[in-house]
Amino acid sequence: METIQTDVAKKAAGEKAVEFVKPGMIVGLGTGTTAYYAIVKLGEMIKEGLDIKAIPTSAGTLQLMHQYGIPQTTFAEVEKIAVTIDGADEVDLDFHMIKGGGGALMREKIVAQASEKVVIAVGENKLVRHLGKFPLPVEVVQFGYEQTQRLLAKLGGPAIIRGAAHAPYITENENYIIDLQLNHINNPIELENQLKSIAGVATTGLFINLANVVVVGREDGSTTILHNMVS
Ligand SMILES: O=C[C@H](O)[C@H](O)[C@H](O)COP(=O)(O)O
Repeated sequence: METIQTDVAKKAAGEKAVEFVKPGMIVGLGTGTTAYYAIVKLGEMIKEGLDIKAIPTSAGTLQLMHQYGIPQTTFAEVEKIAVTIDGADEVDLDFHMIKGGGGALMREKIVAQASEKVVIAVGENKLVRHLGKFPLPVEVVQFGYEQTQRLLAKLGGPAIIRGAAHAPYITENENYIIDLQLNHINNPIELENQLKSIAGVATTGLFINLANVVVVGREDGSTTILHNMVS
């Protein structure tokens, strides 16, 4: 039976994840309803004297940083992020993930790739044996997106442009998103390589070998920390 994720599980995971943040760190801040709880908690810690700077993965997260008093830095000033805290839409047994349900996949991937440690906070319903039940977001450039959509549709499931057909959803990078309903991704690494070989694909919501730690929150407010031994 499918478990419905509530805010209790998200809050537990998000608040636990901030324990990986230490004084003086440069922190990457993800996007979404679980990352929100981490941001609020970091705001409290900053009020109590924690000294960090953060790089946001979306305009929404930047706005929350302003709201909760978290100082911002940028890639113009720093090359490495010590720890990034983010959510995910699905996490498999190898710690590969689907992200981008909220449309922030491009910036989240750039930030994750620049991070020494990526801590993913999720409710337990996000843990899956195989990725793909959650539609895989693929960010595509606007030029020729209809052709990119045709190529994506050949990968085994419906490829649906996000938003209305006559007014697609536009990402913060001025691209479109095509959601791929694959249901069961057998080989995420192979799929990522196939997707990246399509010229119109700007980035994909497949995050391969990027999560170092997964903090799982549960309905009773408890958490479990899983460490990726391969990364
Ligand atoms: O683009 C959005 C991000 O990848 C989110 O981290 C992901 O969709 C999970 O979001 P939430 O924590 O709201 O379920």
